[in-house]
Amino acid sequence: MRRALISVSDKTGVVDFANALVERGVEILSTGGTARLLSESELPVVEVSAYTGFPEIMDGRVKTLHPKVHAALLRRPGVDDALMEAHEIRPIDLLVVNLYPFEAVVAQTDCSMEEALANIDIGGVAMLRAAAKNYAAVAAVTAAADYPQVLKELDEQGGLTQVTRRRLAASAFAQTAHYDTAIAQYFMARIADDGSDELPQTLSLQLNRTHTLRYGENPHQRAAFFQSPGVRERSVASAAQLQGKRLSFNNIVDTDTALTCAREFEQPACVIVKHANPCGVAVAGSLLEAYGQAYQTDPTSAFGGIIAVNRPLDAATAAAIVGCQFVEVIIAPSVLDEALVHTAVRKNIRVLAYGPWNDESELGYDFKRVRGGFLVQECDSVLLPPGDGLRPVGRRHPSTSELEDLLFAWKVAKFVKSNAIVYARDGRTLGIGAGQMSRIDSARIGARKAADVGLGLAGSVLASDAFFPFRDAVDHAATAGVKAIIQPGGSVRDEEVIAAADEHGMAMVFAGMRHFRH
Ligand SMILES: NC(=O)c1ncn([C@@H]2O[C@H](COP(=O)(O)O)[C@@H](O)[C@H]2O)c1NC=O
Repeated sequence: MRRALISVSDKTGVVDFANALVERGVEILSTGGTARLLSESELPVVEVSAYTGFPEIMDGRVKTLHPKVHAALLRRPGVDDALMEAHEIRPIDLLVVNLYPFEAVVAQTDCSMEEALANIDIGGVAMLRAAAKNYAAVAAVTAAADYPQVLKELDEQGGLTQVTRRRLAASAFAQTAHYDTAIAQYFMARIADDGSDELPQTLSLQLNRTHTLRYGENPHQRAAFFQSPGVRERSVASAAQLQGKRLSFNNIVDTDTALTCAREFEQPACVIVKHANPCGVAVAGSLLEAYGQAYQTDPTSAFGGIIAVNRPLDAATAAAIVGCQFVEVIIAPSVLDEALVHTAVRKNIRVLAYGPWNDESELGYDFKRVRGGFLVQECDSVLLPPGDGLRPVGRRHPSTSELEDLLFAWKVAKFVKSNAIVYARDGRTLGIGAGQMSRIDSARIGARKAADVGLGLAGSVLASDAFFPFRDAVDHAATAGVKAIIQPGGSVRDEEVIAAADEHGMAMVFAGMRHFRH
């Protein structure tokens, strides 16, 4: 091994490694910052610009992008020797590169597009690809963890084995692929934000396995949590776990639903989720009150549930939760120390703090796997169509308090699996019918659940995630005491359905959009 080109952004361990190479008679070529560091450590270094005869320009945008570098990496021994000689190209046998930290930079909340662009490495990626393509002649090292192995093989065999070179090449290509995918994903998220009409022609997803889970939905399914790098949005993935067992697959799914639903409300809110459906939701003057009312909707289902709140978890609320029910997860923007005293009594409860909310959104797509591919859609991130708001369609218009309850119920219905029917009054759910194959069944189940816990439906409102195909659910709701209904509208039987509401003296509003959740 005669010559190494070292150009690293993360300079951990590079001085010792370069020193060891020099001791073994290797000449070092290096770029600006790396060369400076090595020189300061009194190592002999040839600056790449001295070798190419071309200065580093444009604040480092162009430093190694030169034929004398790339030909040195791409040379074919025995084929290009004369040409190398003619152009004074000196062979490079070892390339040591790690790239500008694009992912870490864009993960910062205040990262501008300008900063993101400045951190897209071009020269390093080009060199890695060249060296990895020419792995038989050039070893491409991208990780400090590989430095010892390189030195060991140099000592024991005078060079790197083909097996090691191939492994290093595979790793270099994996890194450049990962790097470019992260960049593509960053741009894709911005295209989605720009409201482009079409989804992209290709979608490259870069996901990193961050947690191996004990199992998936069931114990016989292996599973892991793969997270999108560089994501700034607050989520169960970014939340800090303050106590309790590790989150399970189902915990993560349910916590995501609970947290996203809780974030819909301005007032202090509590959402209890069980098996992917809210089973109790309330807003109130305090979290304690909101929790109490959410819990009362369906104490049976709340057992073993996931609780999300949108205010710092205080001691009184924590004590109430721990005293009332078995809970798997509690997630809050933050958790007061006094609250942790109460949750600590049940060591297994997973307590998470998601931090100050931000409106950053990840790649705004939702994925569902089917055999043969993925269905991709935009996330259902709106509540009502822009502008036109709720449209009263019956003879009676809702009162102000009914309107408030209708909006509350509508927000909840968005998170209930279809067919979703939500009964609510005074900022709290009274009964929720979820996931039935017919809307009337969901309406019956929601009403029955309210009755089971003694919550009367007189004067309540009802939200339906999609239109009523028949008037039956409206008739059923009227019998139960419902006074106002919110639904998207759009059924061929809308007239019949509106007439039913009018007959019962109910107010009915059309939301103008539906919120199926499958
Ligand atoms: N522009 C170039 O020609 C170029 N060549 C190498 N780099 C990168 O520059 C970094 C090292 O820079 P320095 O040695 O100046 O600290 C490495 O991450 C390397 O991948 C470049 N920077 C960006 O593309």
